[in-house]
Amino acid sequence: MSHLSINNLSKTYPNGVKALDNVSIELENGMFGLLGPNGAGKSSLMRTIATLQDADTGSVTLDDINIFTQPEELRKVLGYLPQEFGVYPRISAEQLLNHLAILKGFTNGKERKEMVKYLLDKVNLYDKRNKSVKGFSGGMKQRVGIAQALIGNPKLIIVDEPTAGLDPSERNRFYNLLADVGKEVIVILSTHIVDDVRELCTKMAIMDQGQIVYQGAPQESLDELKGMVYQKIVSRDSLEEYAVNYSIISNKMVGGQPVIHILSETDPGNGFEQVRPNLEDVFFSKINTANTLV
Ligand SMILES: Nc1ncnc2c1ncn2[C@@H]1O[C@H](COP(=O)(O)OP(=O)(O)OP(=O)(O)O)[C@@H](O)[C@H]1O
Repeated sequence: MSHLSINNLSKTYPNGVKALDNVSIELENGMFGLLGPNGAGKSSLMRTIATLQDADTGSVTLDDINIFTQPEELRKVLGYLPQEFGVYPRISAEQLLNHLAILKGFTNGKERKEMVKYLLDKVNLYDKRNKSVKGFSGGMKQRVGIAQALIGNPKLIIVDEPTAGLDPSERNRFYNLLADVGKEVIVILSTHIVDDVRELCTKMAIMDQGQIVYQGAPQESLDELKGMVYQKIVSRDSLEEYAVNYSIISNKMVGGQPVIHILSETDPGNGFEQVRPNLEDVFFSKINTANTLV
């Protein structure tokens, strides 16, 4: 069992944006979801843990590795699938993984070949191993991304917004792959897609404006909102009025009409019906969306 400890990380960019504001998280093996809206600071946090950028203050340890003073040690046990996996070359999946394995220090040709074969098989691309990665679908590219993140048996795997742009069946396939991987190592899944976390994660944190605004199990967060979420179909014209009078946590169009969810400790009446909270309710109730919902 590995243990990742993130302690009081802060980072302000030269332009004055405070991307990390005293972030602390404790993690063990399994899938951990880091949920937050665009610009919350997720990528900054992921890049910091991946030793690609510095923090101003704070520390991160993986077991006995201090990642700021021993970045090389961390990199040996890290698998990273960045938000932009970069340019996909016109070489085959097998050649690409082979090349990346060389860069990661696998100098023994026979061993490397076997590992690449194992990885291609694991992500279900063995049959396509000779095809150019450039021509792959989004889902297949992400599976190549996971294969490269698995090179060398990492203890910690970071995947940054991996399901953006995948169609539903590709996304499902990717979920299955990640769930399988996540059993034995620490996986941090950074995403703004609530479904990703609901489907995969036993623990999660919600990040907003550089801060961790919630940390715990998805189910616990749902229990906290029990009996407090009410729903109503409203007209588009009346949305602003509802925003003034109620604490709206989400506003979705269903069949062309706005369906709002509000947070209320007592029955608000006025045609609202109580609903079972979902993870989206949790997400929107924790983040600062006052101006974006209406
Ligand atoms: N190198 C940088 N220099 C200055 N500001 C930056 C830099 N990188 C990110 N930011 C800013 O820091 C904040 C956090 O960005 P970050 O990319 O970490 O968020 P995010 O949650 O990953 O969002 P997204 O999902 O859009 O990538 C944003 O306001 C962003 O504009």
